[in-house]
Amino acid sequence: MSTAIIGAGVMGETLLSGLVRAGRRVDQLMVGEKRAERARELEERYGVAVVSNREATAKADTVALVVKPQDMADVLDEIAPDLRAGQLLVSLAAGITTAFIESRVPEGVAVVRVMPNTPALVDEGMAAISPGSHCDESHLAEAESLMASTGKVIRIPEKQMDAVTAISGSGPAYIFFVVESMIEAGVHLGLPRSTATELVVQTLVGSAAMLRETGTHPVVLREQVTSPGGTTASALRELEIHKVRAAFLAAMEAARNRSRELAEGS
Ligand SMILES: NC(=O)C1=CN([C@@H]2O[C@H](COP(=O)(O)OP(=O)(O)OC[C@H]3O[C@@H](n4cnc5c(N)ncnc54)[C@H](O)[C@@H]3O)[C@@H](O)[C@H]2O)C=CC1
Ligand SMILES: O=C(O)[C@@H]1CCC=N1
Repeated sequence: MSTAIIGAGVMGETLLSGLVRAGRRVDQLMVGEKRAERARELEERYGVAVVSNREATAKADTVALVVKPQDMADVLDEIAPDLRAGQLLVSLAAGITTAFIESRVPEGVAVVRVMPNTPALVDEGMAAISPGSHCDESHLAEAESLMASTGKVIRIPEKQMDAVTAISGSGPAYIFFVVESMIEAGVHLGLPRSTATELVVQTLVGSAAMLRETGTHPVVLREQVTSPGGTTASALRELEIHKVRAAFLAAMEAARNRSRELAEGS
Protein backbone atom coordinates (compact mmCIF):
# COMPACT_ATOMS: atom_id res chain seq x y z
CA MET A 1 0.00 0.00 0.00
CA SER A 2 1.56 3.31 -1.03
CA THR A 3 0.99 6.49 0.97
CA ALA A 4 1.39 10.11 -0.08
CA ILE A 5 1.82 12.89 2.45
CA ILE A 6 0.86 16.31 1.12
CA GLY A 7 2.27 19.11 3.30
CA ALA A 8 5.43 18.11 5.12
CA GLY A 9 5.80 20.71 7.86
CA VAL A 10 5.87 19.79 11.55
CA MET A 11 3.02 17.29 11.50
CA GLY A 12 3.66 15.94 8.00
CA GLU A 13 7.26 15.09 8.91
CA THR A 14 6.08 13.60 12.21
CA LEU A 15 3.82 11.23 10.27
CA LEU A 16 6.49 10.49 7.67
CA SER A 17 9.14 9.68 10.27
CA GLY A 18 6.69 7.48 12.18
CA LEU A 19 5.87 5.46 9.06
CA VAL A 20 9.59 5.02 8.36
CA ARG A 21 10.26 3.92 11.97
CA ALA A 22 7.32 1.51 11.74
CA GLY A 23 9.04 -0.19 8.80
CA ARG A 24 7.05 1.16 5.85
CA ARG A 25 9.20 0.91 2.71
CA VAL A 26 10.41 4.35 1.66
CA ASP A 27 9.70 3.48 -1.98
CA GLN A 28 6.04 3.11 -0.94
CA LEU A 29 5.99 6.67 0.45
CA MET A 30 5.75 9.97 -1.42
CA VAL A 31 5.67 13.57 -0.32
CA GLY A 32 4.09 16.65 -1.89
CA GLU A 33 5.61 19.81 -0.41
CA LYS A 34 5.36 23.38 -1.71
CA ARG A 35 8.61 24.78 -0.23
CA ALA A 36 11.53 23.59 -2.40
CA GLU A 37 14.11 23.86 0.38
CA ARG A 38 11.95 21.83 2.76
CA ALA A 39 11.38 19.22 0.03
CA ARG A 40 15.15 18.83 -0.45
CA GLU A 41 15.65 18.49 3.31
CA LEU A 42 13.14 15.62 3.49
CA GLU A 43 14.62 13.88 0.43
CA GLU A 44 18.05 13.98 2.10
CA ARG A 45 16.82 12.97 5.56
CA TYR A 46 14.53 10.07 4.57
CA GLY A 47 15.40 9.23 0.96
CA VAL A 48 11.72 9.79 0.16
CA ALA A 49 10.52 10.93 -3.28
CA VAL A 50 9.13 14.46 -3.27
CA VAL A 51 6.81 14.84 -6.25
CA SER A 52 3.97 17.13 -7.32
CA ASN A 53 0.73 16.91 -5.33
CA ARG A 54 -1.03 15.60 -8.43
CA GLU A 55 1.55 12.88 -9.11
CA ALA A 56 1.48 11.83 -5.44
CA THR A 57 -2.31 11.63 -5.53
CA ALA A 58 -2.41 9.71 -8.79
CA LYS A 59 0.12 7.10 -7.62
CA ALA A 60 -0.82 6.57 -3.97
CA ASP A 61 -3.43 4.24 -2.46
CA THR A 62 -3.75 6.55 0.53
CA VAL A 63 -3.33 10.34 0.51
CA ALA A 64 -2.72 12.15 3.82
CA LEU A 65 -3.40 15.89 3.75
CA VAL A 66 -1.25 17.71 6.30
CA VAL A 67 -1.47 21.30 5.09
CA LYS A 68 -2.89 24.17 7.16
CA PRO A 69 -6.70 24.34 7.29
CA GLN A 70 -6.55 27.62 5.33
CA ASP A 71 -4.73 25.81 2.45
CA MET A 72 -7.09 22.82 2.29
CA ALA A 73 -9.55 24.17 -0.28
CA ASP A 74 -6.75 25.00 -2.77
CA VAL A 75 -5.05 21.63 -2.32
CA LEU A 76 -8.34 19.74 -2.68
CA ASP A 77 -9.15 21.64 -5.88
CA GLU A 78 -5.67 20.85 -7.22
CA ILE A 79 -5.75 17.09 -6.53
CA ALA A 80 -9.45 16.43 -7.16
CA PRO A 81 -8.90 15.40 -10.84
CA ASP A 82 -6.47 12.67 -9.71
CA LEU A 83 -8.58 11.23 -6.89
CA ARG A 84 -10.73 8.18 -7.59
CA ALA A 85 -13.66 6.39 -5.94
CA GLY A 86 -12.52 3.98 -3.23
CA GLN A 87 -9.22 5.79 -2.69
CA LEU A 88 -8.52 6.75 0.93
CA LEU A 89 -8.07 10.47 1.69
CA VAL A 90 -7.01 11.20 5.26
CA SER A 91 -7.10 14.78 6.56
CA LEU A 92 -5.12 15.82 9.63
CA ALA A 93 -6.24 19.46 9.46
CA ALA A 94 -7.91 21.09 12.46
CA GLY A 95 -11.48 22.19 11.91
CA ILE A 96 -11.95 20.91 8.35
CA THR A 97 -14.96 18.58 8.20
CA THR A 98 -15.35 15.41 6.15
CA ALA A 99 -18.45 17.02 4.55
CA PHE A 100 -16.32 19.97 3.34
CA ILE A 101 -13.72 17.60 1.87
CA GLU A 102 -16.35 15.34 0.28
CA SER A 103 -17.97 18.37 -1.38
CA ARG A 104 -14.69 19.10 -3.23
CA VAL A 105 -13.61 15.59 -4.32
CA PRO A 106 -15.11 13.00 -6.67
CA GLU A 107 -18.06 10.93 -5.41
CA GLY A 108 -16.99 7.77 -3.60
CA VAL A 109 -13.58 8.92 -2.31
CA ALA A 110 -13.26 7.58 1.25
CA VAL A 111 -12.48 10.45 3.62
CA VAL A 112 -11.22 10.01 7.17
CA ARG A 113 -10.65 12.97 9.50
CA VAL A 114 -7.81 12.59 11.99
CA MET A 115 -6.65 14.72 14.91
CA PRO A 116 -3.09 13.70 15.82
CA ASN A 117 -0.61 15.31 18.19
CA THR A 118 3.15 15.93 18.17
CA PRO A 119 4.21 13.26 20.73
CA ALA A 120 3.77 11.00 17.69
CA LEU A 121 7.38 12.03 17.02
CA VAL A 122 8.42 9.70 19.88
CA ASP A 123 5.72 7.08 19.16
CA GLU A 124 3.57 8.38 22.05
CA GLY A 125 0.99 10.13 19.88
CA MET A 126 -2.72 10.34 20.56
CA ALA A 127 -4.85 10.36 17.45
CA ALA A 128 -8.63 10.37 17.09
CA ILE A 129 -10.24 9.36 13.81
CA SER A 130 -13.74 9.79 12.32
CA PRO A 131 -15.09 8.34 9.08
CA GLY A 132 -16.70 10.35 6.32
CA SER A 133 -19.80 9.12 4.50
CA HIS A 134 -18.12 6.84 1.91
CA CYS A 135 -15.86 4.93 4.31
CA ASP A 136 -16.11 1.25 4.94
CA GLU A 137 -14.41 -0.69 7.73
CA SER A 138 -11.33 -1.37 5.57
CA HIS A 139 -10.78 2.37 5.01
CA LEU A 140 -11.14 3.14 8.69
CA ALA A 141 -8.81 0.26 9.59
CA GLU A 142 -6.22 1.56 7.11
CA ALA A 143 -6.38 5.08 8.61
CA GLU A 144 -6.13 3.53 12.06
CA SER A 145 -3.04 1.55 11.08
CA LEU A 146 -1.47 4.68 9.53
CA MET A 147 -1.82 6.56 12.83
CA ALA A 148 -1.07 3.52 15.04
CA SER A 149 2.48 3.62 13.67
CA THR A 150 3.08 6.62 15.97
CA GLY A 151 0.95 5.94 19.04
CA LYS A 152 -2.56 5.36 20.28
CA VAL A 153 -5.67 5.73 18.11
CA ILE A 154 -9.35 6.01 19.08
CA ARG A 155 -12.44 6.18 16.89
CA ILE A 156 -14.84 9.02 17.72
CA PRO A 157 -17.99 10.58 16.21
CA GLU A 158 -17.00 13.59 14.11
CA LYS A 159 -19.09 15.95 16.26
CA GLN A 160 -16.48 15.45 19.03
CA MET A 161 -13.55 16.46 16.79
CA ASP A 162 -13.39 20.15 17.77
CA ALA A 163 -13.28 19.22 21.47
CA VAL A 164 -10.65 16.54 20.80
CA THR A 165 -8.58 19.12 18.92
CA ALA A 166 -8.76 21.41 21.98
CA ILE A 167 -7.74 18.64 24.39
CA SER A 168 -5.22 16.30 22.75
CA GLY A 169 -4.39 18.07 19.46
CA SER A 170 -3.30 21.29 21.15
CA GLY A 171 -2.71 19.54 24.49
CA PRO A 172 1.06 19.10 24.30
CA ALA A 173 1.43 22.91 24.13
CA TYR A 174 -0.39 23.33 27.47
CA ILE A 175 1.82 20.70 29.08
CA PHE A 176 4.99 22.35 27.72
CA PHE A 177 3.68 25.69 29.04
CA VAL A 178 3.26 24.17 32.53
CA VAL A 179 6.74 22.63 32.33
CA GLU A 180 8.24 25.95 31.23
CA SER A 181 6.45 27.74 34.11
CA MET A 182 7.67 25.20 36.69
CA ILE A 183 11.26 25.47 35.44
CA GLU A 184 11.08 29.28 35.68
CA ALA A 185 9.69 28.92 39.21
CA GLY A 186 12.59 26.63 40.14
CA VAL A 187 15.08 29.20 38.83
CA HIS A 188 13.23 31.91 40.78
CA LEU A 189 13.60 29.77 43.95
CA GLY A 190 17.37 29.63 43.36
CA LEU A 191 17.89 26.31 41.59
CA PRO A 192 20.33 26.09 38.66
CA ARG A 193 18.32 25.95 35.41
CA SER A 194 19.70 22.50 34.54
CA THR A 195 18.65 21.13 37.94
CA ALA A 196 15.18 22.69 37.67
CA THR A 197 14.76 21.25 34.17
CA GLU A 198 15.79 17.73 35.24
CA LEU A 199 13.46 17.85 38.27
CA VAL A 200 10.47 19.06 36.27
CA VAL A 201 10.88 16.75 33.27
CA GLN A 202 11.29 13.62 35.41
CA THR A 203 8.36 14.70 37.62
CA LEU A 204 6.22 15.00 34.49
CA VAL A 205 7.34 11.64 33.10
CA GLY A 206 6.85 9.94 36.50
CA SER A 207 3.40 11.47 37.01
CA ALA A 208 2.32 10.47 33.49
CA ALA A 209 3.56 6.91 34.08
CA MET A 210 1.59 6.74 37.38
CA LEU A 211 -1.58 7.87 35.61
CA ARG A 212 -1.15 5.32 32.84
CA GLU A 213 0.15 2.38 34.86
CA THR A 214 -2.10 2.62 37.94
CA GLY A 215 -5.25 3.84 36.18
CA THR A 216 -5.98 5.71 39.43
CA HIS A 217 -8.08 8.87 39.21
CA PRO A 218 -5.91 12.04 39.15
CA VAL A 219 -7.78 13.46 42.15
CA VAL A 220 -6.69 10.44 44.25
CA LEU A 221 -3.10 10.74 43.02
CA ARG A 222 -3.12 14.45 43.88
CA GLU A 223 -4.52 13.75 47.36
CA GLN A 224 -1.71 11.23 47.96
CA VAL A 225 0.83 14.02 47.43
CA THR A 226 -1.06 16.51 49.59
CA SER A 227 -0.01 15.97 53.23
CA PRO A 228 -2.32 17.68 55.76
CA GLY A 229 -1.04 21.16 56.53
CA GLY A 230 1.92 20.60 54.20
CA THR A 231 3.65 22.24 51.27
CA THR A 232 1.44 20.89 48.48
CA ALA A 233 -1.75 22.16 50.12
CA SER A 234 -0.21 25.64 50.29
CA ALA A 235 0.71 25.51 46.60
CA LEU A 236 -2.67 24.17 45.49
CA ARG A 237 -4.47 26.94 47.40
CA GLU A 238 -2.51 29.49 45.34
CA LEU A 239 -3.46 27.72 42.10
CA GLU A 240 -7.15 27.92 43.12
CA ILE A 241 -6.81 31.60 44.17
CA HIS A 242 -5.28 32.34 40.75
CA LYS A 243 -8.13 30.47 39.04
CA VAL A 244 -5.84 28.08 37.16
CA ARG A 245 -8.61 25.49 36.82
CA ALA A 246 -10.97 28.11 35.31
CA ALA A 247 -8.15 29.32 33.05
CA PHE A 248 -7.68 25.78 31.68
CA LEU A 249 -11.40 25.51 30.97
CA ALA A 250 -11.44 28.91 29.22
CA ALA A 251 -8.32 28.02 27.22
CA MET A 252 -9.77 24.78 25.92
CA GLU A 253 -13.10 26.41 25.11
CA ALA A 254 -11.16 28.99 23.09
CA ALA A 255 -9.32 26.22 21.21
CA ARG A 256 -12.61 24.39 20.54
CA ASN A 257 -14.16 27.62 19.25
CA ARG A 258 -11.13 28.33 17.04
CA SER A 259 -11.42 24.85 15.56
CA ARG A 260 -15.06 25.64 14.68
CA GLU A 261 -13.98 28.94 13.08
CA LEU A 262 -11.34 27.15 10.98
CA ALA A 263 -14.18 25.01 9.59
CA GLU A 264 -15.75 28.23 8.33
CA GLY A 265 -12.52 29.25 6.58
CA SER A 266 -11.40 32.09 8.86
N1 LIG B 1 1.41 20.95 14.65
C1 LIG B 1 0.55 20.24 15.38
O1 LIG B 1 0.77 19.98 16.59
C2 LIG B 1 -0.71 19.71 14.77
C3 LIG B 1 -1.10 20.05 13.50
N2 LIG B 1 -2.27 19.56 12.99
C4 LIG B 1 -2.71 19.94 11.64
O2 LIG B 1 -1.69 19.60 10.73
C5 LIG B 1 -1.71 20.52 9.65
C6 LIG B 1 -0.30 21.04 9.41
O3 LIG B 1 0.13 21.70 10.57
P1 LIG B 1 1.68 21.98 10.83
O4 LIG B 1 2.46 20.83 10.35
O5 LIG B 1 1.77 22.46 12.22
O6 LIG B 1 1.90 23.22 9.82
P2 LIG B 1 3.22 23.59 8.98
O7 LIG B 1 3.01 24.99 8.52
O8 LIG B 1 4.44 23.23 9.75
O9 LIG B 1 3.14 22.59 7.72
C7 LIG B 1 2.32 22.77 6.61
C8 LIG B 1 3.16 22.40 5.39
O10 LIG B 1 2.31 22.39 4.24
C9 LIG B 1 3.07 22.92 3.16
N3 LIG B 1 2.13 23.37 2.11
C10 LIG B 1 1.32 24.46 2.12
N4 LIG B 1 0.60 24.51 0.98
C11 LIG B 1 0.96 23.43 0.26
C12 LIG B 1 0.57 22.93 -1.00
N5 LIG B 1 -0.33 23.56 -1.75
N6 LIG B 1 1.14 21.78 -1.44
C13 LIG B 1 2.07 21.12 -0.70
N7 LIG B 1 2.49 21.55 0.51
C14 LIG B 1 1.94 22.68 0.98
C15 LIG B 1 3.86 24.03 3.78
O11 LIG B 1 4.97 24.41 2.97
C16 LIG B 1 4.29 23.38 5.10
O12 LIG B 1 5.50 22.68 4.99
C17 LIG B 1 -2.69 21.62 10.01
O13 LIG B 1 -3.87 21.45 9.30
C18 LIG B 1 -2.93 21.44 11.49
O14 LIG B 1 -4.25 21.79 11.88
C19 LIG B 1 -3.07 18.68 13.69
C20 LIG B 1 -2.71 18.31 14.95
C21 LIG B 1 -1.51 18.78 15.59
O1 LIG C 1 -2.66 24.90 16.62
C1 LIG C 1 -3.25 24.27 15.72
O2 LIG C 1 -4.14 24.82 15.04
C2 LIG C 1 -2.89 22.83 15.45
C3 LIG C 1 -4.09 21.94 15.59
C4 LIG C 1 -3.90 21.22 16.88
C5 LIG C 1 -2.52 21.52 17.25
N1 LIG C 1 -1.96 22.36 16.43
